[in-house]
Amino acid sequence: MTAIPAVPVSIPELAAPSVWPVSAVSAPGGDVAVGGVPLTEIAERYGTPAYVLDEDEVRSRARAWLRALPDAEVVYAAKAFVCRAVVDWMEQEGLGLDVCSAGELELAAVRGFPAERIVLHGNAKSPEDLRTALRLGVGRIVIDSDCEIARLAAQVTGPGAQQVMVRVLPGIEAGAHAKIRTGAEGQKFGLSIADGDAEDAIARILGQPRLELTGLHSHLGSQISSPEPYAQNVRRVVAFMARIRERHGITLPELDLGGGFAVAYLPGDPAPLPAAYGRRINDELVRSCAEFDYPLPRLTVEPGRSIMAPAGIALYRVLAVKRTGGQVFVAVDGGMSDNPRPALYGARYTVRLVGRASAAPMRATTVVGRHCEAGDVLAEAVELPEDVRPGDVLAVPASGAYQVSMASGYNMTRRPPVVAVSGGRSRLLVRRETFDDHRSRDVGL
Ligand SMILES: Cc1ncc(COP(=O)(O)O)c(C=O)c1O
Ligand SMILES: N[C@@H](CCCC[NH3+])C(=O)O
Repeated sequence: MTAIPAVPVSIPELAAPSVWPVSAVSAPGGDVAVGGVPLTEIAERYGTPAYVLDEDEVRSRARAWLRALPDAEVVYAAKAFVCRAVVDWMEQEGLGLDVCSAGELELAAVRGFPAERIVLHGNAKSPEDLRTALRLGVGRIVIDSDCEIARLAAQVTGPGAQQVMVRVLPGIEAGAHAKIRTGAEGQKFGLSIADGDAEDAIARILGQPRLELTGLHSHLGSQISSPEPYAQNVRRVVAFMARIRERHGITLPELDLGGGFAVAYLPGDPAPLPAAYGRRINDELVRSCAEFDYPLPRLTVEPGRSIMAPAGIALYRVLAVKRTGGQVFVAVDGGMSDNPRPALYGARYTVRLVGRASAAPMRATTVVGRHCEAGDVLAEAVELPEDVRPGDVLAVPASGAYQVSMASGYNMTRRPPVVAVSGGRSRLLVRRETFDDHRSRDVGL
């Protein structure tokens, strides 16, 4: 391990610290060290593409959420990225876990994660998802459609009732891209408050003795960069809870506001701190409950990206550089198979050369992947030195969420490893996929 001298931070992007983990410092020879480990050392040791995860950053972000809403339950959305170590970190920090498949559930179970702190989601839960949830005894199951109510109730065999919530659709537009707005009418998640579907489902659940309705759930969408939509959601859902009390004589004790809290992908991107979201949510909850004379429900929030994205860095090696059609293309050894977000949502990132100091002037560069798609672009118009060449290592910060977890085996490339860093040491959390992994699934003739 190379010792990291305390060099004053001189990375321009670090002026906006939220793009890089707090531990990121410039290191000798144009390198950046994270968690005390130079990124080029990781590229050498584990190969590229590779994903680096700063364990302390993950833990401190998880704690920031606990501090922001001390009376609430903070449930980490595993879909952002999960592996055995992450399950353990969340358990140790006192968070719950939001899962949406039997696979995520089994992973939590393997690590002995307390089942009562698990929330199961999904607009289309498979029989296996429900069976696994009931067998493991998950705390709450979030009902997303009418047809799962009777199906779930029929499978509950334990002495007590299964606790459930109903995912309601408040009709609020929020989120960075149309494909990730889930609070508005006309998309597949939740049951509409406005057209009465949510209330019908509630009535049906109340008629099922094997189900105990603990509250309402809603998730507005992703990368929501202001607390205001959450406040609006609190108002709508509390008003709806008051209506349910009036019509059905039940006071629901829980309110889950989902996740969606934004992070900075580019320096200067708006990304309120958990404390800012927490304060606004709390204030509005107190105000709305007072207005409806409703007892304060116990809150749950489900941050995923906010905890994981800023703790991750993607490392690539440059394979080719070319200038054509008036553009400079730098092609790397990963791409849309490890990060589909630019292709899916037009997501933007910063890219930095690491491991080599360059005095060359900067120029606008398009960083592309190696896949057989013109849309396989990782970052458009990023500033990189003119002398970037094959063999160089490029680092992409803010890569901890929805990249490895959405990675594919497109073009039979191998999904990248995930390497944790902390206290000057690195360790492999998830190994690189192998060609044997591909071959072993190919069992036909
Ligand atoms: C129900 C639910 N909760 C929480 C999350 C986590 O969202 P984010 O990672 O944006 O915080 C998601 C994903 O968008 C979700 O669908
Ligand atoms: N996967 C998306 C957001 C959807 C999250 C799950 N509901 C992203 O990368 O931003």
